[in-house]
Amino acid sequence: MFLKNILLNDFRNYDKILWEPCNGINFITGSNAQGKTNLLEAVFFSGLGYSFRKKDRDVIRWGKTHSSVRATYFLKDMPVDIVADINEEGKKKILINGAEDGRKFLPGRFGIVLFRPDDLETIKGPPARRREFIDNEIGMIEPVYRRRLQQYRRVVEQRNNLLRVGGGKDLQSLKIWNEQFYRYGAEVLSGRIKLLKKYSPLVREMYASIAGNHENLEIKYLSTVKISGGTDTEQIINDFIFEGKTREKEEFYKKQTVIGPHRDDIVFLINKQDARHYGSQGQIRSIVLALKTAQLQLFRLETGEQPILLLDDVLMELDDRRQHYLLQLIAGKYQSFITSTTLDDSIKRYVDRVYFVNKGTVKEES
Ligand SMILES: Nc1ncnc2c1ncn2[C@@H]1O[C@H](COP(=O)(O)OP(=O)(O)OP(=O)(O)O)[C@@H](O)[C@H]1O
Repeated sequence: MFLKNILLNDFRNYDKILWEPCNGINFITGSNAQGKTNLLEAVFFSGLGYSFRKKDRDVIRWGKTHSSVRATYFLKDMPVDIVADINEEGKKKILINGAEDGRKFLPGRFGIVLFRPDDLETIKGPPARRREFIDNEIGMIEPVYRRRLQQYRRVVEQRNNLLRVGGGKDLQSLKIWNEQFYRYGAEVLSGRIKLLKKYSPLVREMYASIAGNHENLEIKYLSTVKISGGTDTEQIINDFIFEGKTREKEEFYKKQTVIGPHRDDIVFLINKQDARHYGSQGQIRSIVLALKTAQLQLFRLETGEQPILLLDDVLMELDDRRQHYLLQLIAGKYQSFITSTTLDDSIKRYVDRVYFVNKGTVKEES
């Protein structure tokens, strides 16, 4: 997949611009606060239908009532035209080849990998960050998984309401919700374990080539449900029910759902030590770099399409060796968009096109 062109209309600090990036490494440079990240955000928005910043409707140019992005992607050499429009109420309209369609059919489902400075938090931050990573960033290629996750979240919300209000006294209603809770929960759990099974070996391999073979990275899924084996959903449902029964009193006391994938975590172990607590800054950067490069590979293997890479302000944060590792890996393979205030000569040789961003305008280096 690659992005052929993109038209921004009242998007952040852009009035109206048409941009045709190349199908290679696009380097976007300029001073601070000129619109480099905004441009990446527009690419992300066209590919996935939402922003990677806080509120979607914040993308609307100040003083305007709506914002739109039109883009043409090529998927297996076939053009796909996208229109993603949002108004001040936050209402979105997505057109794919002229027909109104849902977000889930946007080209981003074939993989848009975003790497930002705060991705270090995936390792160091709270468990919710790691769950978000697996659900949103890896799970984006599995529509069924995403659907189950949404259903599961709705059930947990209902269940929590019942526990909060009635302290679990309304056993009849709880029983009805439990049926869906165990099924969707088991499907999400099984989905996550399957995703990690495919993804972890790629991450380990990437990490070894960044950090060296003397450092062994392991990814472990820590579930609040004791799983007796495998990814078989029916078996996980039984495990779930068993665990649910033993923790029933605790749930009534705490007035919330205490087990399930919404409470699980993932740990990264380097030579058996938890990187979150014992990893150096450099090791944590290497894990994140391994996560991102493995994501590119996973998407390519799973979807048969080349994913797109967005690197926002991170390249210069990496040391020389990691910079070159990454650039060598993506050069000639993945359409990439890299933002930075500076462009060193050592990096320039990998770059296919350089763009200067200045006050909401984009100009190609002549
Ligand atoms: N909704 C909006 N409407 C108009 N301008 C906006 C809007 N949101 C942000 N901006 C402006 O966009 C600019 C920031 O753009 P962006 O985040 O892309 O900067 P950048 O070039 O990536 O900078 P840095 O190098 O500091 O990361 C700021 O000048 C900000 O005031």
